[in-house]
Amino acid sequence: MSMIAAFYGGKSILITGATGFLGKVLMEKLFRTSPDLKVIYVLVRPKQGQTLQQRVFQILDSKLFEKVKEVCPNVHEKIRAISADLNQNDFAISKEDMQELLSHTNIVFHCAATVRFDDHLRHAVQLNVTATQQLLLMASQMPKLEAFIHISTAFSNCNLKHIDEVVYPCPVEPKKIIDSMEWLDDAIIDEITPKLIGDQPNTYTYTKALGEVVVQQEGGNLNIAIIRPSIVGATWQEPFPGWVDNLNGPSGLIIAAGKGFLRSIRATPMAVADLIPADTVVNLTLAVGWYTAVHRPKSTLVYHCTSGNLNPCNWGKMGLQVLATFEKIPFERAFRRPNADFTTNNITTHYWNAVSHRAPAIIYDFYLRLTGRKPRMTKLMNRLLRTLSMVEYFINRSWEWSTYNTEMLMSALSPEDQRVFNFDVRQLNWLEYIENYVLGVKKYLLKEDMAGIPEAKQHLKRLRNIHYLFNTALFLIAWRLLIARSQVARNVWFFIVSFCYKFLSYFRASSTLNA
Ligand SMILES: CCCCCCCCCCCCCCCCCCCCCCCC(=O)SCCNC(=O)CCNC(=O)[C@H](O)C(C)(C)COP(=O)(O)OP(=O)(O)OC[C@H]1O[C@@H](n2cnc3c(N)ncnc32)[C@H](O)[C@@H]1OP(=O)(O)O
Ligand SMILES: NC(=O)C1=CN([C@@H]2O[C@H](COP(=O)(O)OP(=O)(O)OC[C@H]3O[C@@H](n4cnc5c(N)ncnc54)[C@H](OP(=O)(O)O)[C@@H]3O)[C@@H](O)[C@H]2O)C=CC1
Repeated sequence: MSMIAAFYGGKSILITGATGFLGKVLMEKLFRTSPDLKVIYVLVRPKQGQTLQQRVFQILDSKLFEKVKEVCPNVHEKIRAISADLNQNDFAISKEDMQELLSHTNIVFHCAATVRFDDHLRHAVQLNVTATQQLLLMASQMPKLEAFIHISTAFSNCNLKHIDEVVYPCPVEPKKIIDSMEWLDDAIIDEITPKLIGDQPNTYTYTKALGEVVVQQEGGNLNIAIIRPSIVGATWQEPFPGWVDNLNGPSGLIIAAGKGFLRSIRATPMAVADLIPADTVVNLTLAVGWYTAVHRPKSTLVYHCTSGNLNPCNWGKMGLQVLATFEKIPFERAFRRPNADFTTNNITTHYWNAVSHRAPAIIYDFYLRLTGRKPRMTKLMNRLLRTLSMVEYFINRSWEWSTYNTEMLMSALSPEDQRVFNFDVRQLNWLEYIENYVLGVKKYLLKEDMAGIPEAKQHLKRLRNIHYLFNTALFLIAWRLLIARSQVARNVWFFIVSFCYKFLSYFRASSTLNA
C-alpha cells in the first residue's frame, strides 16, 4: 500500500495553475492514485468564451484523464472550479468561495505563474510575487492546512553556476519591488528593469527568485516546501509516455525543427540539457506534499527536480536523437526537410539566420504573393528567431544543482512509494524518452494521425528532389554568369566538357571492342 496515496485520501486540495501543463499532470496523478480524495479546488479564470466549468470539464474529458475515469468515475464531482484571477485583489474570489477554501483546504499546491521570458516586469511581479504573497496570507487563515507546496524553477538563481537547495537573498527586497510596482509607471519600469534584474536573463527567472524569498519570509508557521524543476518536458511514463500540451521549453522548437523552419540554433552541444519529465516533477511534488505534512521539517526545504547531476544528457545528443526520430516519424506538410544544426558563434549564427531562415521565408512569401495569397512566412520566422534569442541563454551554459534534499526524500520513501511516485531520473533512458517526446509532440500537440506517416515520408522525398533541383539550377545559373564574365572560368568549363567527351568516347570505343 502506498503511504503517499493513502495520505491524500479524504483530503481537500487547492491547486493554482491547474489548467497549465504541470497542473493538469498533477491533478491526473492525484485522482488516479488517490481516487478517495475529498475534493480538488482549482482556481480558474474564465477564458476564450468558456465558463470555468467548461474549461475544467474539457480537461477532464481529454485523453490525459482516460485512465482516471476508470479508477475514479465520479471525478467530475470531486473537482470544484473556483473563479479566480491571481492578478486581482483577493484573487477576485467571492466571499462564499473564499470561506469554503479557508475552512476546508488541507494542502495547497501553488503552480500558477507567468512563464513568459519577456513579460513586463509589472505583470511578472504581480503573478509570480504578489500573488504568492496573497496566497500565503490566505493559507495562514486555513485552520486545517497541513502543507503548502510552492513550485518555483531551478533557474531562479541561474546567475550562479553551482546552486544549492537554499533560498538565496535578492539584491532588492521583494516587498520594496512590490511597493514600487504600485506607483511607478510602465515607462519608468521599462527603464529600470535591466538594472533590477541585473545578471538574471529575464523577468521570469528574476520574479521566480523574488517569489521564493517571499515564501521564506512570509511563510510564518506554515509547513512549506519549494520545488525547483529544471526544463519540464513531456511525460516519461505516466499516464502514458510523451504527453505534452504546450509550446514551452523544447516543444515549440521541436515542432519548428520537424516542420523544417528551424535550420540552425546557437547552442553548445556539450552543455547539459537539463530536461525533466512532467510526471517526474509531479511525483516529487506529491511526495514532498506528504513529507512536509507528515514530518513537518523545521525549516522550509527546497527540492531540486533536475536531471543533470544524476543522469546528464547534453544538447548535442538530444538534438541528434530529435533529428533521428524525424526520419522514423516525420511531421506532416513540412516546409523543408528537417535538417537543423548547432552553431557556436555569433558570425555563423548571423550567417545561417540570413541564409537558412530569412532568405527562404522571403522567397516563400514572394511565391505566396505571386499566387495571390497572404504572405506569412517572414512573420513566423521573425517569431522563431525571437524565441531562439530568448532561449539561447539556457542552451549555452551548464549548471550544477545539488540534490541532497531530493535524494534524502527518495530514501525516506517505502519501496512501494518509490515505485508509485518514482522521481529517480537515473532510470531514465534519454534516447527512448526523446523519441517518445517527439512522438508525443506529433500526436498531442500537432494532433497528427500516425496513419499519415507514409504520406509525410513521400512529402519529404518530394522536398528532397525539389532541393536537389533548386541547388542544381542555382549552380548552373551561377556558373553561366561566371563563364560570361571570366576567361579562366570559360577555360575550366571547356576543359571539363572536353574531358567528359573524351572519357565517354573512350568508354564507348572500349565497350564496342569488347562486344
Ligand atoms: C546536432 C544536431 C542538432 C539538431 C538540432 C535539432 C533541433 C532540436 C530542437 C530542440 C532544441 C531544444 C532547445 C530547447 C530550449 C529550451 C530552453 C528553455 C529554457 C527554460 C528555462 C526555464 C524553465 C522554466 O522555468 S519556465 C518554462 C519555460 N517557459 C517558456 O518556455 C516560455 C517561453 N516563451 C516565451 O517566453 C514567449 O512565448 C516567447 C518570448 C518565446 C514568444 O513570445 P511572442 O510574444 O513572440 O509569442 P507568443 O504570444 O507567446 O505566441 C505567439 C504565437 O507563437 C506560438 N509560440 C509560442 N511559443 C512558441 C515556441 N516556443 N515555439 C513556437 N511557437 C511558439 C504561440 O502558440 C502563438 O501562436 P498563435 O497561433 O499566434 O496563437
Ligand atoms: N514548464 C516548465 O518548463 C517549467 C515550469 N516551472 C514552473 O511550474 C509551474 C507551472 O508551469 P507550467 O504548467 O509549465 O505553466 P503554464 O503556463 O502551462 O501554466 C500556468 C498556469 O497559471 C495560470 N495562471 C496564469 N495567470 C493566471 C491568473 N492571472 N489567474 C489565475 N491563473 C493564472 C494559468 O491559467 P490559464 O490556463 O488561465 O492561463 C495556468 O493554469 C510554474 O510555477 C512554473 O514557473 C518551473 C520550471 C520549468
